[in-house]
Amino acid sequence: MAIVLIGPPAAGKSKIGKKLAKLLGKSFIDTDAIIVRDHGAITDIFREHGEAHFRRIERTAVIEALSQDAIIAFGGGAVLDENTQRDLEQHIVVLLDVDAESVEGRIKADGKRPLVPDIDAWKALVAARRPLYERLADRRVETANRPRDEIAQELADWVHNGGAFTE
Ligand SMILES: Nc1ncnc2c1ncn2[C@@H]1O[C@H](COP(=O)(O)OP(=O)(O)OP(=O)(O)O)[C@@H](O)[C@H]1O
Ligand SMILES: O=C(O)C1=C[C@@H](O)[C@@H](O)[C@H](O)C1
Ligand SMILES: [Mg+2]
Repeated sequence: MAIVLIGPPAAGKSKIGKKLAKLLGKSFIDTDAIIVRDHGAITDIFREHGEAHFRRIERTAVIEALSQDAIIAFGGGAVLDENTQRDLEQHIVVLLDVDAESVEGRIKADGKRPLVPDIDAWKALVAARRPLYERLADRRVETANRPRDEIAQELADWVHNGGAFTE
């Protein structure tokens, strides 16, 4: 069973996932990184082939990731695929959440997400996805104004104490 981190763009899935994997002694997989490895930069894929194509290759990356006993950071929109939604029933799913005010600086800082050029785009996208994120998650963790090490440690304790397997 994998532990899968889902949630809004820039919530911290990749950074916290890496820390959590280290704490649990598991490998870390990022579906965005698989896509970049196999197809090049995400912005280029969106620009040259469009979102539908991106979602198809993202689904392939998700299948590869979920076949491993690992900590997996999903891309923000990976959960949109209905087959992926069904697959997640077999895994531990953690929603890393963040509010618009707290995420604004993070969005501005890197500017590498084609679907979220600014905070208004982020708000609209996350509002549309929020019910889905919440439905799929076994646990929700607020990441705003909290050190990433602390969040990773809290999740590692939850897994060690068996909470991940009973909720
Ligand atoms: N708890 C936090 N406090 C402050 N900054 C954070 C926190 N979590 C993440 N960040 C910063 O926000 C940015 C996005 O983090 P990260 O890449 O881990 O997000 P993500 O959820 O993987 O995003 P994406 O959906 O685009 O893959 C990074 O610059 C990171 O340093
Ligand atoms: O939220 C989204 O739809 C995305 C988030 C990123 O992780 C990347 O997967 C890509 O930029 C799309
Ligand atoms: Mg990420």
